[in-house]
Amino acid sequence: MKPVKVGICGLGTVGGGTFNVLTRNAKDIARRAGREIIIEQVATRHPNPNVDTGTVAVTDDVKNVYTNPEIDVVVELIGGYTIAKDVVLGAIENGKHVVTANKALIAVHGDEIFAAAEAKGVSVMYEAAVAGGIPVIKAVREGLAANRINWLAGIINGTGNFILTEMRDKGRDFADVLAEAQALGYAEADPTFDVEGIDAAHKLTILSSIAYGIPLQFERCYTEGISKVTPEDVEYADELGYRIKHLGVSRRTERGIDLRVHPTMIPVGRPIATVDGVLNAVMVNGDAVGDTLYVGAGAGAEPTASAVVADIVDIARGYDAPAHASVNHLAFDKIEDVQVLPIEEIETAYYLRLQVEDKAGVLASVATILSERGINIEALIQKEPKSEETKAQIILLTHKVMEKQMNDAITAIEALSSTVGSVTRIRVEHLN
Ligand SMILES: NC(=O)C1=CN([C@@H]2O[C@H](COP(=O)(O)OP(=O)(O)OC[C@H]3O[C@@H](n4cnc5c(N)ncnc54)[C@H](O)[C@@H]3O)[C@@H](O)[C@H]2O)C=CC1
Ligand SMILES: N[C@@H](CC=O)C(=O)O
Ligand code: NA
Repeated sequence: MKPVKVGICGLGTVGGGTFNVLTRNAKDIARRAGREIIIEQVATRHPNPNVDTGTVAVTDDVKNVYTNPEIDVVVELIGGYTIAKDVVLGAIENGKHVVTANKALIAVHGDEIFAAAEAKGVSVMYEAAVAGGIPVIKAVREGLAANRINWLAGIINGTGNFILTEMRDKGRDFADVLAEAQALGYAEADPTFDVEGIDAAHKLTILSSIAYGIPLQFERCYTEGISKVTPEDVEYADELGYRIKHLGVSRRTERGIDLRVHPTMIPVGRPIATVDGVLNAVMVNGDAVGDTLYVGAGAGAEPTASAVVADIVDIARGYDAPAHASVNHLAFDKIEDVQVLPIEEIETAYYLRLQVEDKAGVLASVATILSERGINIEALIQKEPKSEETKAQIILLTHKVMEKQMNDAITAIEALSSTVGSVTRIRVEHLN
């Protein structure tokens, strides 16, 4: 059978990994694809010391790749919204299939890209864009195709999980662990995308679109980062039997879709709570299958390349099939425009930590504020001041309540003369 020829744009962490995996495992890959996959050309701005490109043609102009008549599949591994978008749309325009790991591009410009691909009868595949090497796009779109998805929740940023794990286990400093994640190639070009939850929000947007059959709505995803998580909260979470994870959560409710990324306390008994380091984990609950869990490396050269190459293999396997036979993003005419709930309308449990003057009646005032708003307390710890300079602390876990009621309660607690500073709030998910 005729080989499939690939052009790789970007030879950094993921591009380099993809080149090496395609080369090293060429025989196994050809057996699975039913034909040989040949790297025809590479475009890069910087050479990669971990890659020997041998006799493969290398250019610094991506246009040479996406207009190359020899190339069947263009693999976009540059990142960002500008050159990457030119590459993807240029490839589609030239009748080529596309594989990309670029979640930012898909989450923000996916609708335009998928429409262009559909018009041209080509595929756009992006397994590497969500949870790196874990085949979670395939699991949700194909493996769980029979189900009405009720909810999904995931640790979907490797850099963030690496930082939280190292802070908790080794007491390391946030900035120091972030620098290591960057050196290991896990972080985005702009690492605020990782620590402020933007990257996770891109991924949650994509996964939720497939899970619920809704448009890509990145701008409606509530996003909160991990940069304000303190070692104190990590310690109290442990004491209460929880772990703090940077979680993407989406849920189908009668009022709309709940779509959010934020630091989250999860009971240690839930398997996702102990998924550490650069690993990602995604739980998906479907009405027929119940709970399912997918775990694996969420970032890094070869784990991500594993997903990129799997997409190339899928394209190669179906290469002679008609375009409609390939599994693309969603059938456009079947997309439902269900509303995404504003954060004030979501329901969840909460962890609250407040610093108070160490005097009689403080606890009672806080309890009254909560009970007047129908908020039930599930657990409570009171910590005496550690020294004369520090304050007493009250740590609370509540039952589920609507966020706007909790906002109102926090405002009232902060207005008490006994409360010092602002209240720390972390949402709690039991994942059931
Ligand atoms: N690093 C990771 O673990 C993961 C990254 N991704 C995504 O994969 C994509 C690539 O990320 P990395 O490999 O980490 O980035 P990187 O910064 O390591 O590599 C980018 C590559 O693009 C090349 N490049 C930049 N501008 C260019 C231009 N104008 N023309 C030709 N080449 C150009 C650079 O020379 C470099 O080879 C991004 O979309 C990222 O979000 C997805 C999953 C995991
Ligand atoms: N920066 C991302 C890379 C993979 O998507 C992460 O850390 O998860
Ligand atoms: Na994936």
